[in-house]
Amino acid sequence: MTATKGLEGIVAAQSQVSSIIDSTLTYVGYDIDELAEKASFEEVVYLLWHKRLPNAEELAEIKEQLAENMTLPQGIIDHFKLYPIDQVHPMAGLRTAVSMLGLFDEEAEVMEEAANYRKALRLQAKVAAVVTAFSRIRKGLEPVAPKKELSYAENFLYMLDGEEPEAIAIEAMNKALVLHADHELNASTFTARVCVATLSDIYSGVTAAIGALKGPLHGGANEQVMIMLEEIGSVDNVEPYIQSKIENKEKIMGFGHRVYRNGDPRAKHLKEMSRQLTELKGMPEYYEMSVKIDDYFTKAKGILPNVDFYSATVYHSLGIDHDLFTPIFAVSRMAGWTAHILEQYENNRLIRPRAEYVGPDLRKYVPVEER
Ligand SMILES: CC(=O)SCCNC(=O)CCNC(=O)[C@H](O)C(C)(C)COP(=O)(O)OP(=O)(O)OC[C@H]1O[C@@H](n2cnc3c(N)ncnc32)[C@H](O)[C@@H]1OP(=O)(O)O
Ligand SMILES: O=C([O-])CC(=O)C(=O)O
Repeated sequence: MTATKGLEGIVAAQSQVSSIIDSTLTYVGYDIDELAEKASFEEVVYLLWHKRLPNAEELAEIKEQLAENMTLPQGIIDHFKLYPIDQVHPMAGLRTAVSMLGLFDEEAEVMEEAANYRKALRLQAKVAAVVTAFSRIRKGLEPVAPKKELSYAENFLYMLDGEEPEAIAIEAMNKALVLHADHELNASTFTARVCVATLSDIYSGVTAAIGALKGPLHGGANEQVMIMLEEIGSVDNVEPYIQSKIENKEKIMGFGHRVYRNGDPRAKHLKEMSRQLTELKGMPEYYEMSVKIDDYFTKAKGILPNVDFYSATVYHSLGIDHDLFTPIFAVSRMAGWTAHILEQYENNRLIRPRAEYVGPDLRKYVPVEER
């Protein structure tokens, strides 16, 4: 038995949710390039769960159900006041709050298919409420209730700021949500599937997934990109900064990918949004710095930007706190996690690989007084 480090190249499950073939990403057969331009996030959520696009009636229904369920039990709001919320990373807050949601859900332990769909819907709705309530409470503000008539992206921004967002912000948020919704067997989705393959519940699966997404080698990279841009500070400083990182063999966050070696198809959409939004918001230097990093690092190392690189400046130009970037990724990826969890339940088998043992040879136990 020989281990493959990081399970590279191992095909660990069959899935109908999304595919990456020759650097083309599809959700249930639809090219991400087309979905990014044309689809609403709600359509994508429906698509990932039901493996087909909704008709007009079904779309109206899922929109309404999501907006209606974007409320939190008072116990979740109260628990945010139990710890020093302004010192806690919002991904840690999200991980705990999403786990707590299960404690308030009467169907949490009901394993029937219909109940699992209902829970997926509640999770998708409430994750937006958790992230926005966390953000407001740590600023000393009250959470804002969603509006039934708003779309998912609109409600997210509305619950975050307390003001109805402008059209360009809604468009950008919708596109970002569509682009991040699923990505085959990425680390957090795999984590979710491993968890529920023991026939554990959906809340356990998504809580485990949030923990995996939090790390800077995965979803946490988008926040790190912004930290890097702030450190660099000016277009003139890009080359010396990146060069010194290369010389010190340090990673450039937002670059590289386990599966895409010729570029992440989502990056171009985020790059264009970053260009438009930074210009509109009077901060074009963030886009210029990003492009210079991209050009310099790509030329030096041949490693291309991933989804996290340009998403950072998109969210920054929308005025979003930097440590909320990864929680927003989780808001979108909830759709993919729940779709994969539902798929795992449908055709389940325990996921239990083997380890290649590289420890000491067989030896005898020595009593403590003789050691
Ligand atoms: C949503 C997402 O999860 S997208 C990924 C988000 N993560 C990041 O942006 C963090 C930065 N990137 C990385 O750490 C990696 O590219 C990963 C984790 C995404 C992929 O990792 P792996 O598939 O294991 O690639 P691996 O780390 O083996 O990289 C291969 C080589 O490229 C180098 N490399 C890969 N990414 C980077 C990077 N961002 N900066 C510098 N060097 C890099 C590695 O150091 C390695 O070099 P070596 O062969 O000289 O040792
Ligand atoms: O697929 C991966 O390894 C990481 C990624 O891009 C994602 O989760 O969107």
